[in-house]
Parts: sequence; structure tokens; C-alpha cells
Amino acid sequence: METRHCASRNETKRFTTEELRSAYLIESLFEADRLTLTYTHEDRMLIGGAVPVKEPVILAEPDIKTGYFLERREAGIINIGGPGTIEADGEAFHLQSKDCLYLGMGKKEVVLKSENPQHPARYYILSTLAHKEFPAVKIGIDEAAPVHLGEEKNSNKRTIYKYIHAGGAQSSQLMMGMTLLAPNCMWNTMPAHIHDRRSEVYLYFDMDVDTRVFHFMGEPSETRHLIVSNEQAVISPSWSIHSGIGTSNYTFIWAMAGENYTFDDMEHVGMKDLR
Ligand SMILES: O=C[C@H](O)[C@@H](O)CC(=O)C(=O)O
Ligand SMILES: [Zn+2]
Repeated sequence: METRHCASRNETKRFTTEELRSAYLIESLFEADRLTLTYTHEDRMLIGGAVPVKEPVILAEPDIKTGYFLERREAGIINIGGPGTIEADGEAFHLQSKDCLYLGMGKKEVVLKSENPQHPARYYILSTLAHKEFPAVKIGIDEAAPVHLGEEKNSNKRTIYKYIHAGGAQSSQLMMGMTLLAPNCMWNTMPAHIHDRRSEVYLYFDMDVDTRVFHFMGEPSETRHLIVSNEQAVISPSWSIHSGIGTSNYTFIWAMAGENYTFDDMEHVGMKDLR
């Protein structure tokens, strides 16, 4: 497990490209037959990936220092690969591509499996602290609440699918969903926003090998960018905008944790305030 301590707003202003990338970008998440994990101290989110090929992957990490992974945590797991099955304390959940599984606090044995090693499941895992147990539930993309945003003339027409949120799968604090861009639309989350009461993580995927997303971060008056490749994730502290433009099509998963559970609690940044 890799640990990322929080960088302050003021030190971030002076970061070189490499310093910015090592603080905020997670470059490698999906490896065969093992769980990769990054522990960010931003709202203590755990960001993970697993690709079961030859054998199942167990959700376990001694460095978390609790009796088991979900002893004091909950998790959202979205499959971005081939079909797979997740077993949680003996209960099996079948996940096609873009299906999500919510696992509440208290689930002891979580086993991640692929149906076909030739086309393995690719599990993206986002785990946050929990204070209460909520039932495990699978949410297919067809069951997620769609929100239509943006306009073609601004190249930002997109649909936000919410899986884990106040009106969907219940959780202690995790909110999770996926944003799909309309054809020829490359911008996400512009106009940009911050939410001072929550941290957020973006996973960019469904990208060609040479496609890049220019992900914009930083305080609205001090923006920086990260150049992001397929299946890489970005940590967004509460003071940072999080917006991107792709050189070609892409999809992204967003996940948030923090003080409130109010998706709409965003402070929109006026275009005149961006620097
Ligand atoms: O706080 C909310 C998150 O940043 C995302 O839901 C935004 C997003 O998916 C988008 O505008 O496309
Ligand atoms: Zn946001």
C-alpha cells in the first residue's frame, strides 16, 4: 500500500510537474492477480484496483491496521472490465462492465473474481471511513440516476450517473458515480467547482493508449494541470477544482467523502475567477 500525505495549498503552488504528479496522480492501479492500494490522508480515502486473472483477489491489507478491511470502512467497487463476481461473506454479486457494488462496514471476507481470464474483470475500489452498517447492494448503470449537464456547443454535454448517494444506494459518507461524455464532447466539470466539505477522486478510463486528459486542479486562482493516461486516478483536495479536457473520448468515475452527503453542495467558480 502506498501512503499519500496531504500537501498544503501553499506548497502545491510551488510544485514542479514531478512533485505535482507524485502528490496527486495515481499512475498504476490495475495489475493482474493483486490488489493495488493508495491511502490518501484526504478524508482517509483508499483508492484501489484489482484484475483477477489466474486467481481471485482478496480485499485485505494489513497496513490499514484494523482487524479486516471493512471493519471501520465501506467501499464502492465499479467493474470497468469483463464480467466478474464479487463474494461478500458468501453472498455473490455479478458485475458486468460499469456495474457498481456497495459494500457496507462489517463485511469480513470479500473475494473478487473474473468470469473469463481472457477478458478479466477490472475492479476499481474506493473505500472511505464508515460509522454505521448499510446493506450491500449492486447498482447497475441502468439503475443509476442520470443527470444531464452541458451543451454540445461547449463540448461538454455529458450524463452523470449517481450510484451511491442520498437518493440511491445508502452509505455512511461515500458518494460515487460515473460521468459519460456525449460524442465529440471532451470537457468535464467546466464551469469548475470546489466543495470545501468534501474531497474527491477521479478515475479516467475508456481511453485509447495515446489519448490524454489534461486534468485541471488547484485553487481557482492558482490552477495547475496533470496529464493523465488511461486508467489513472487523480486525488482532489477540498480546495481544488477538478476538471478535464481529453484529446479524445474518455469516461470517468468520481467518488467523494467528507462532512456532508449533499451532492449539490458545490461552490461554482466563475470563469472570471479562474487563473
Ligand atoms: O462534485 C461532483 C463531481 O465533481 C462530479 O460529479 C462532477 C462531474 O462528474 C461532472 O461535472 O461531469
Ligand atoms: Zn466535485
